[in-house]
Amino acid sequence: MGRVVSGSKLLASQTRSMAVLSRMRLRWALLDTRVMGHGLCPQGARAKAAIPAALRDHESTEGPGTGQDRPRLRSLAELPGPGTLRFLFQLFLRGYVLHLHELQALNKAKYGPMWTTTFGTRTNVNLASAPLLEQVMRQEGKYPIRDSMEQWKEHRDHKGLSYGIFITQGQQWYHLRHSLNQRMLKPAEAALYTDALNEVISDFIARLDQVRTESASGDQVPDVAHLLYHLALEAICYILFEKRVGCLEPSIPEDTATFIRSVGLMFKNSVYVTFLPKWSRPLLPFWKRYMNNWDNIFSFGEKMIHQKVQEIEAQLQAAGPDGVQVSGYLHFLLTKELLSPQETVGTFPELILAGVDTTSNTLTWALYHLSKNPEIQEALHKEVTGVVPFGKVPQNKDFAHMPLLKAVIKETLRLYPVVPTNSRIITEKETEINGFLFPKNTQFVLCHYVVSRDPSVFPEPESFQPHRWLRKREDDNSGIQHPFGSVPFGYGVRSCLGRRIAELEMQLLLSRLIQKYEVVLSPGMGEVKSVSRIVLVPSKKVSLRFLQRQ
Ligand code: HEM
Repeated sequence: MGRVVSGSKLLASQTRSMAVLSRMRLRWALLDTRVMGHGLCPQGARAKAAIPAALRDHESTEGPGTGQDRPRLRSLAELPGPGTLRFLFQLFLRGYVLHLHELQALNKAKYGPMWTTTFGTRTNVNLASAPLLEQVMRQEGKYPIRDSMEQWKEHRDHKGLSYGIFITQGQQWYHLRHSLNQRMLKPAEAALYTDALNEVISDFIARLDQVRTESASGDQVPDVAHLLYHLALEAICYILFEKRVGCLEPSIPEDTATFIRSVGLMFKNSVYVTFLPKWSRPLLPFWKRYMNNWDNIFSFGEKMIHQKVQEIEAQLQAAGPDGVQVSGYLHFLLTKELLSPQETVGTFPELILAGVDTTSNTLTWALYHLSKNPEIQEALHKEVTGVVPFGKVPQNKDFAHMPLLKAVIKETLRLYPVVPTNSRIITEKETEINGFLFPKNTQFVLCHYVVSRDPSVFPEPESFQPHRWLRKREDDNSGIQHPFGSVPFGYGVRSCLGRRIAELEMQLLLSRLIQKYEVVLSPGMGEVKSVSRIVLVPSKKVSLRFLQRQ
């Protein structure tokens, strides 16, 4: 690995297969056409209806003014915030470069919920309250822009790769997203991957048992996040490519191991390449490492796509059009010609990437907090085994009867939004927020970490309280928070594509583990803090004991 393989042979082969397949009637073994859907998720409409009256009042105090005697709108220049030098000092000398989420809290305490940060020629507007997030998100247009993601683009430009879903913008993004939404976005579509996920989870539990038995105490897993990372990679590859990649084998295949290492290193180095000036690239090791690790990530993706194309061709040759069994996501997109070969190569490595750190870290935090809160874990065990007794494998329909399980996941994501800082750039028009008028192309930084720990929305925000998400009775609104208080999957048409898959995977895994084990902290574990490595990760290895219940 190390160099992205030439895509021309692969692309030619894919184009050939797609042309043949487009003329065929195909059997969709796994995915039922009844659940196929189009369009983008209109979450906003639902969210608005859920705002409790009290919060609507609060919202209007921070909302744009109306009426004739409306006060003068203020400008960007009137917002407070640290200048470039102070920001650099905070990042590099005070060490916040790996703790940007904590810097949000510090700046909010100093400047209030809206402040600027200046970096070179660019001034960003930071928003750190739920009503402010709501105002900006509700003004976004048809093609929301998250961030220019310059360093990701530089890699793709350098290697002649097309932009994937994360970095395309405008109509090109819309086309990609419209295609990718199919067989992914809706809960009913995600549910079709239940069997595939359960198969991977069974292997994960076997692997976990192996790791436990090899430990000195016979029940300890010294690095839970690492093991869950392997689960998440195996699961997303199986869903995307219908291919097992050996992550849960005792000895992981070399290319899979390289991919795993490369994702970690790419993220780690990307923090530095984002903030260090371009002239430092030949002098410092970060840029080279960053680029090489991206190459490895793409090599892995290209290899998987190539194998899928070969598989389709072999089926065609052996049994003709009726012999092709189409079931998975990539298979569907290729045979329906929803994506061009170049788009597939540009997008799929990003999809694998999106599906790994996210779910694995969330699951790690959930298990860590369940271990620290045995009474919550016991209640969850009771809930899970009340619906799915030991020995039975949970199915998607079971989760309708597991409100606490869902609340545990929500509360985990509130405390640790995997993407602690997101952004939006509104290009179409000026944006009015809280009495300020911002010019087109202003970058708004959405400070999710500090917003979802706001005590005015979540009392005792630092403590793990899944019950805050539960309603005690039908007419009880206490489990409903401000709709933008915790939005870990983002918002609107550009929100997380894999949300339903992620939720299903986390529900299936947590319910299986809690059904079978009592999870406790390993001796000397102590407090685990979070580090912002673009995604939010534990600052140290999380070691837990899995005590078999039956
Ligand atoms: C706990 C799990 C996950 C969390 C918390 C999460 C969170 C997010 C967030 C915050 C965004 C940005 C949304 C916005 O800008 O409004 C995002 C985007 C995205 N996520 Fe996830 N994600 C998770 C799992 C997954 C999985 C399993 C996939 C697998 C396919 C995935 C695929 C994507 C993609 C493709 C985008 C970009 C969408 C676009 O730009 O149109 N995510 N995710």
